[in-house]
Amino acid sequence: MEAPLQTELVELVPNGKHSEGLLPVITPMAGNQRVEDSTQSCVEGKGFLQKSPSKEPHFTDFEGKTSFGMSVFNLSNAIMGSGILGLAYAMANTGIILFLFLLTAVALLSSYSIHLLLKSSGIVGIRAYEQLGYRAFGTPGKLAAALAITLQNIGAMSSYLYIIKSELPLVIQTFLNLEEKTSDWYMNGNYLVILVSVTIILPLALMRQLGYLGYSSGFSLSCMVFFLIAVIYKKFHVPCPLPSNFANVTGNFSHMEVIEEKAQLQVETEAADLCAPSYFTLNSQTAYTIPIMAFAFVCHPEVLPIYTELKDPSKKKMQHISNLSIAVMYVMYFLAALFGYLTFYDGVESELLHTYSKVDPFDVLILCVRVAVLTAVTLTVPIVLFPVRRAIQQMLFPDQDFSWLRHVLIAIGLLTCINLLVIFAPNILGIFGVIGATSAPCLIFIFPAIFYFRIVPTDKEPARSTPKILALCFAVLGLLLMTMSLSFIIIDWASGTSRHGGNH
Ligand SMILES: NC(=O)C[C@H](N)C(=O)O
Repeated sequence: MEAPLQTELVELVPNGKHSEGLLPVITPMAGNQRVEDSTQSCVEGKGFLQKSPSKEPHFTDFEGKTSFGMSVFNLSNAIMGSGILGLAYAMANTGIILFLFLLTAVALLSSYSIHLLLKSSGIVGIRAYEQLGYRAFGTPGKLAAALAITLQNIGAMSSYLYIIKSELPLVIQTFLNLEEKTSDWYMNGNYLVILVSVTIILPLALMRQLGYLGYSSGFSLSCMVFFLIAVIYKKFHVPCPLPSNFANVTGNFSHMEVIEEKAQLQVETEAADLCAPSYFTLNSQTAYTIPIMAFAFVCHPEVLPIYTELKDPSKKKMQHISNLSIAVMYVMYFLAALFGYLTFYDGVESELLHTYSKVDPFDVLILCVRVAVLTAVTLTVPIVLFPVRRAIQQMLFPDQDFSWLRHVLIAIGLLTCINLLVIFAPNILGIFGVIGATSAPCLIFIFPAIFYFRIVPTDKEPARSTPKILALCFAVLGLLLMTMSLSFIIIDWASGTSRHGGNH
C-alpha cells in the first residue's frame, strides 16, 4: 500500500521513548517537536507524504488528494453501518432518556479517542494504528492493534453481509410478486451473498486508495438518509399495537369468562401499555446497549488511513472531519433509534429492518428501504476492509513494498472468510454483542489511551500531567466497560434468558 509506505520507512523504535534519529526521516526541520499545530502541520503533511517533485500530483501519489467533503463522506460511511439497525432495540432496553445519555457519552468519548490517536500520530509522524502500537509497546502492541482491527472489521463486514443474506431474498421475492419463497438459487441468501461479494464488493475492495471510494460513500450515506426518512414516516403509519399483537391480547381475553366491556377495557389498557414510551428501563438486555453503541461508533481503524489521504492534512482538519462525521451520525442514530422505537415499542427486534416485515412484508416503501440499506451496507464493506488488509500486511509482510498480487489475494481471502462466516453466523445481535464488547472498547478506549500515554514524551507531558491522567482514566473506563459488558453477556447466555430478537 503506497500511502503508509512512507510510514514504514520511518525507523520505528518500540518503547514509546523518542528516538531523535527517527525524526529526520520524516521531516528534518520539524526537529524534536512533531507538528502539533496547524501552521506546522504542513510540514507534517509534506514529511509524511513525500513524493518526487517532478511527478505530477495524482490521486494515487503519496500526496493526499482527498478533499474535506469526501473525507467526511468516507469517515461517516465507516461509522455508519449495521450498528444503526440495532439502536432501536437498545432504546427499547434503556428507555429514551438513558439511551440519549449513553449515546451522547459514547459519541463524545469516541471523538476524544480520535483526538488521542491524532495527537499520538502527530508526535511520531505515523499514520497507521498498528504502528502506533509498535511505537508504544513493540511487536506485541502492533499485533494487539492489528488483531483488534481485524476482529472488529471482520465482525462489522460479516454483519453487513448477513443483512444481505437475510434481506435480499425478501426483496427479490417481493419484486417477483411471489407469495411463497421458492427453492430457486436466486432466493437463497447464501448464493446471493457470494454474488454480491464477487460482483460489487470485490471490485471496490481492489481500489488502492480509500479516496476513490468517496463517491460511493456519499451514495451510501444518502441511502441511509432515505432509510431514516422512511423510519420517521412509518412511525405515523404503522398502527400500535400491531394487529397481530392486538389479536393475541384479544385472544387471551376471549377465553375468560368476564363481562365483555370489562374485557374490552382491559384489552385497551394493555394495548396502551404496549404502546407507551419508556424513559428509563433496566433489564437483562440493557447489558447489550453499550456494546451496540460502541460498535455503532467504531471508525477508528479508518481514521488514520483517511488522514493519510487528506489534502493539506493537519491534525486540526482531521479532528474537524471526525467531529463533523460523529455529530451527523449521532443525530441520525438518535432519530433512527427514536422513531424505530416509537413505531414498535417493546416489540422492536435486534435488527430494526426485520421488524417491519411483521407489518407488511410486501409493502413498497419497506421494499425500497430494504434496497437502500442493502446498497448502503454493501458500499461500506470496501471501506471497512481497507484497514483489515493493512493490518494483515503489517502482521505478515511488514517490510514489503506494495504488490498488486498480494493486494488482490488478501482481499479475495478476506471476502472468502467473511462469506463463510456469514453462512454460519448465529444471529446479528451475537455479532454486535461480542465484537462490541471486546474489540470495540479496545479500539475506542484502551489502545488510543495507552498508546498516547507511552508515545507522548514525558518531557512534553509528564506522566502526572492532566492529559495523561485523563488518558489513563479513559483506558480504565474502557477496561471496565469491556469486563462489565462481557460478564453481562456471558450471564445472559448462560441463564438462557437472551431474547435475541430477529428471526435469524
Ligand atoms: N465500522 C465499524 O466497525 C462498525 C460500524 N460503526 C457500524 O455501525 O456498523
